[in-house]
Amino acid sequence: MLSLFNFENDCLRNKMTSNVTCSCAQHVKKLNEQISVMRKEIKNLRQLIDSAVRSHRKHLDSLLSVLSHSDQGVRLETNLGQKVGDGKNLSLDQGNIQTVPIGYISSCFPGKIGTPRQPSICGQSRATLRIEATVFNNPHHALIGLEHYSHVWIIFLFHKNGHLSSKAKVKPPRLNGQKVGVYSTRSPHRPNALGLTLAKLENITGDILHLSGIDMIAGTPVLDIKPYIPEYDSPCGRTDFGKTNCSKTGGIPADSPSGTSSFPGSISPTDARGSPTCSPTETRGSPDGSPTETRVSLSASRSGGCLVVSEEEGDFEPVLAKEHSTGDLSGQALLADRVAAALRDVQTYVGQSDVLTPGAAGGDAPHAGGSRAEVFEHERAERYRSTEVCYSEASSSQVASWIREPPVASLSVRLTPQAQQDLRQFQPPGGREPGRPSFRFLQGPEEAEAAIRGVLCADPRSVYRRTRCPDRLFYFILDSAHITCWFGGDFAEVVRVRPAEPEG
Ligand SMILES: C[S@@+](CC[C@H](N)C(=O)[O-])C[C@H]1O[C@@H](n2cnc3c(N)ncnc32)[C@H](O)[C@@H]1O
Repeated sequence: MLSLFNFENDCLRNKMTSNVTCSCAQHVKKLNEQISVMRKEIKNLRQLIDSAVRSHRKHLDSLLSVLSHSDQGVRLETNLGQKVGDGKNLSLDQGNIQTVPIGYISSCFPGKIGTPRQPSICGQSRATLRIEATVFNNPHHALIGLEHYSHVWIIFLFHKNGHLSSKAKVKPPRLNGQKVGVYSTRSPHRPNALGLTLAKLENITGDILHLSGIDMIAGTPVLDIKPYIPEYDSPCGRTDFGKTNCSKTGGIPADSPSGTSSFPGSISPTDARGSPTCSPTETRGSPDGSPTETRVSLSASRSGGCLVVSEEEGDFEPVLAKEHSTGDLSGQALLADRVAAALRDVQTYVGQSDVLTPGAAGGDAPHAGGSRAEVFEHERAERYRSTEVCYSEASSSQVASWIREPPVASLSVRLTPQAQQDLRQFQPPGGREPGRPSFRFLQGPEEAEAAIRGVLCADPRSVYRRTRCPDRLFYFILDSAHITCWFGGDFAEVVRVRPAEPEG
């Protein structure tokens, strides 16, 4: 059997060999011709691909990126300096989000060093933001109505980060070297490098927003502005709590992760008015810091299953004392609903009253021809007088305990007599005394001193500097002042303030 198989195999091999031998020379010639034609074609194709890749490199990159992220489906691309509309043919649902800065921050912080890590650290910091003329035909139209708000969210790009970060864990300076997940922090180093700052809206002039309490450096590209609305943005301002978590939790939920703190009555980052927390030196009250003139200021919200009704300022006696109840809520809830309904009626009545309509009461209403700033201030005063509804929500939000009790202590700040004298040399913006430096944003030496204290109190040093070279002098620029200071165990001392070199 095996020998028969071998015999057949040998025959077959002989036949093939003879065939190949007879046509071998022709085949080799033909194959060589074909190979050289194919080589030429490959060369041409390579050249074509090279030139296509060269001229369309950018598009190719973005396409490849979209393809490689097709499961996420979105590519956010911010083209600094690009005009709106350049990317209008790119559809959002194809994963192309072409963002264009709507403006760039001009700020009293020219660089990252010494810039507060959160806006609440330094209420005196100032910035302006002009809406780009390339974004809207009439940029100032986009700001109409915004004057009714005291605070705005600024969504911006950390454009000085260098590269996008893909690190899942970061080391917040306040945690003194410990690592946490990036999404439990406000670190600037995050995959999409988007920042979010709640700034105080001081004023609007034409297409310029005047802001304070900021933590953005000069030149920061801003992608969006939204009004801060406690009713939407703060759990303390939400009236749906009674229906959702209040009835369930009444305080710290049972499944509250360890390491979180929830302070009854402490509702940071907003104060009891539902406004953002002020800096340490800022007076709470009306937007200009003066005591609020509140005609009707009522708090009505459910908290922990009970209604909190309190009177801020005015003639009313508190209706119900704030209490934390986890017992039978039905009676309280009924009463709460009735009181809330009564309060709504009072507010409706007050809201409709002529007395509270600008201009109707005469007296302090601005003239029709009043300046925009006067109108702005008047409208704001009216708003605070008439429509402020204060919410108080115990235990309505939780934050990680290291935010309120960081392992890094805050520092006491002092200025040497020399530094104080240096600072007094500075004039407010537009100051004309020859030989004296002027601030560009800060309103004078007092405001500058408060800003310096705010920055240093929060220890602006990196963890490396704080732990490895604590004795080194620390420099930063605030507005047009160059500040030199040093740090002791629990204090920072400013030793010199001199005019900063003009930006070159
Ligand atoms: C910790 S981040 C917080 C920013 C914002 N409040 C947030 O929560 O998204 C603030 C720090 O970002 C840095 N920073 C501000 N503007 C920046 C920019 N345009 N590019 C890069 N870093 C910036 C400054 O050093 C500042 O201290």
